[in-house]
Amino acid sequence: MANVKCNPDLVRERAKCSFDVNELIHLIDGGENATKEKRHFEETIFSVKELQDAVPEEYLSHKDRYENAVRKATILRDVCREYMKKYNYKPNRFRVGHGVFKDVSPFLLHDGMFVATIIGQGTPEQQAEWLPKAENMQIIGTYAQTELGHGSFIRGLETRATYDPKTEEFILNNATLSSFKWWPGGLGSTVNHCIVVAQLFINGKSYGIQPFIVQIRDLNTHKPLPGVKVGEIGPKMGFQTANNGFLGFENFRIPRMNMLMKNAQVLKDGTFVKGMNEKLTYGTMVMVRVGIVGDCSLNTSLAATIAVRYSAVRHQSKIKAKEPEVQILDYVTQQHKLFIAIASSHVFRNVYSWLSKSYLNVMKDLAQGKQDHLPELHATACCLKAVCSRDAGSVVEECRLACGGHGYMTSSNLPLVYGFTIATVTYEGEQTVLLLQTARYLVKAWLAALQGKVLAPSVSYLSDWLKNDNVRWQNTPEGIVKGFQHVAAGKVKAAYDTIQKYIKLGKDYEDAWNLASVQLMKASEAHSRSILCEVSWGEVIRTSASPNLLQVLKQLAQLYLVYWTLETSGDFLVYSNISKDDIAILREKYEELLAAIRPNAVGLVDAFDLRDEILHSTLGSYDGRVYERLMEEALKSPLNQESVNASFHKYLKPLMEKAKL
Ligand SMILES: CCCCCCCCCCCCCCCCCCCCCCCCCC(=O)SCCNC(=O)CCNC(=O)[C@H](O)C(C)(C)COP(=O)(O)OP(=O)(O)OC[C@H]1O[C@@H](n2cnc3c(N)ncnc32)[C@H](O)[C@@H]1OP(=O)(O)O
Ligand SMILES: Cc1cc2nc3c(=O)[nH]c(=O)nc-3n(C[C@H](O)[C@H](O)[C@H](O)COP(=O)(O)OP(=O)(O)OC[C@H]3O[C@@H](n4cnc5c(N)ncnc54)[C@H](O)[C@@H]3O)c2cc1C
Repeated sequence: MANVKCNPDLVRERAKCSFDVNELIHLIDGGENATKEKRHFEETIFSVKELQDAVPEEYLSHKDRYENAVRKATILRDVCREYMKKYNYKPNRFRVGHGVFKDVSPFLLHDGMFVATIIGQGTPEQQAEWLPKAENMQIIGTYAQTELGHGSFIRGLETRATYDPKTEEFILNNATLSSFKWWPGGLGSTVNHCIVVAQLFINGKSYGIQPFIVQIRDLNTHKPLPGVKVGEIGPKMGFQTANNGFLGFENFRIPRMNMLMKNAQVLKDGTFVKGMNEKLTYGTMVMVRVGIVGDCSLNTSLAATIAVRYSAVRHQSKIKAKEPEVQILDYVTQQHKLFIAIASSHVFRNVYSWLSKSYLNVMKDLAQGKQDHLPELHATACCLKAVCSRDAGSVVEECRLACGGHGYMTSSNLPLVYGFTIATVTYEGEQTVLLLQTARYLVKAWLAALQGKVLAPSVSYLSDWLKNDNVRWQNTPEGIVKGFQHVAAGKVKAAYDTIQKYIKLGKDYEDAWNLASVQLMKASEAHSRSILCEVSWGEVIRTSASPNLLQVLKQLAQLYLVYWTLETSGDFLVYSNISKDDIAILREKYEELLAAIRPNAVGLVDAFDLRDEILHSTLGSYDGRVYERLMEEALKSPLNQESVNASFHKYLKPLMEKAKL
């Protein structure tokens, strides 16, 4: 990239960077070698001509766009397979996927959830049967859980799997319209298999929801098998190429061994054997929620790169009347909009890495029959997924708005990035629903704290606060982290007290919970923010890097802490010992941090190392040829391929002529 002829503003910006951009790239990637491998892989992918679109996708019809995405997904799969063989390297397909598809691969659910569920929910025999076929793409699958009538409340799913001991089969049925599966990615026209989550019935008795692996289309003709009704759900706000679909069964039989039985089992005679914990059936969702935190980091870095590079190139208005028009990046309000995006991407990455480690530790424990840390993992993954996805959505939209009119152009890619980022707020557990799951855990933890019990590490601050809620405020990063914990503890206490108040007024627990649920949701958000602040600050101070880089990373981490303290200063005034003067000091600190980060802004987004092919943006390319690219892309419009469009003779001219009469 270094040899590209660049916009002079970007050249100047790069020259003033105070740290070594390559050092940060290596740090993000996990080492110099990892960067080399990543770049070699990406170079290979993006030099495949067939993966490059001649016509921008947006001009294709819904059908053509889907077919093009499938074409590219198969080529990508082949290239990756060869690459893995040749270099013995497992590439990150998600990152290049943004470049290849712009939007989402129709195989996303195959990779992200179908294979993962076979691993997480299948017995060793079932894995031996299905996994090689799924990994080689001999079969293509998705994860079919959500129905027209139920997505959040999965105990309410209606698809039935009734066991028939005579034939040792399950009979799948969707008797009502609301029971039809609705949403699964790839289901529309791509997959031939799916994991179907259905209510298990044996001898008329319900045994709750279980996962089944089901072939739905013929492997040769791709026709739906008899008893299967399947199709696509139509255009959406984003995710256009994900090929989301619907599915229903009528007396469709599958063998007993197609129920994934790592946890619960159904024996030949119809005996139901309970698993260690029925919630382990929800395991794939926990894994994907952890992954979404990492995905939020990537999505935020895409938007930040586009908006920061554009803001360095764009000149508009003046700060001083007699001086030239300034780069819009020099407006402090613009820095306020954009630097939090850079900081958030780093925070999400650090927290993702921390959460992944917790996830892997809990998986190891579960393999040995220990489940003590499962509730904490579930609670933490729920609230972090909810808050990070919401933040990422807001940050991406703020970046788009920060690009003014050009940010509204599809060719900026910001509308598309927003489309797939904002979907993460809803899928894999709607945000409020997940925050309330964490609130259940917080209320229990609070009760345990009141009883003097030892709490799990992520909530131990509740006991500390109970012992001493009068800690003096300190305007240091550690002091701010403590402040966030005080806010969270204060909100948990207030929500808990509200539930107790309603119970005293004669409400039962569930109604009291619903009445207090806005407070519970806010307590859960505050808990997440305290984790995001504590973990990200902790990770940064443990980072080993050159002094120059470390200084910049600390500035970003502090910016995140101060930004969110100021955004929630009302909460701090209510629940901590912060004073008005402390807030004024923080405002000053915030302005200092924006000024300190300003010279490094372009270097920081360069360090996300996102190739132009991944950014897909007229505004965000490395060379900053913004206006040239906007015009080049505009000229690709089919309407510009003819000097007069047929509609003139057909409609406009007659209209004008009628007006003359
Ligand atoms: C450059 C820089 C870059 C940097 C880069 C950095 C790194 C970058 C890395 C990049 C990484 C990229 C990676 C890519 C990632 C994405 C890939 C995949 C693609 C994904 C596409 C996905 C598409 C979307 C797919 C989908 O959308 S698929 C459908 C998803 N659907 C849902 O998510 C339904 C939500 N609903 C429920 O999950 C339940 O309904 C419900 C609410 C829990 C209630 O469940 P219920 O059974 O009613 O339980 P309760 O009664 O409420 O609770 C009863 C008791 O059980 C407890 N408990 C409930 N659960 C659980 C649980 N799990 N585990 C344990 N316990 C649980 C609860 O704590 C309570 O305990 P107690 O309090 O009693 O002690
Ligand atoms: C792009 C996309 C891709 C998807 N892909 C898949 C897929 O591959 N496979 C799959 O199975 N599913 C998929 N889904 C479905 C997704 O998982 C669900 O849409 C999601 O879990 C939310 O459920 P819902 O649609 O039922 O929302 P609802 O639960 O109906 O939410 C509507 C409102 O009700 C509120 N609400 C619901 N319950 C409660 C409660 N207990 N307390 C308080 N408020 C509540 C919510 O907060 C929300 O405000 C996808 C969805 C999207 C958008």
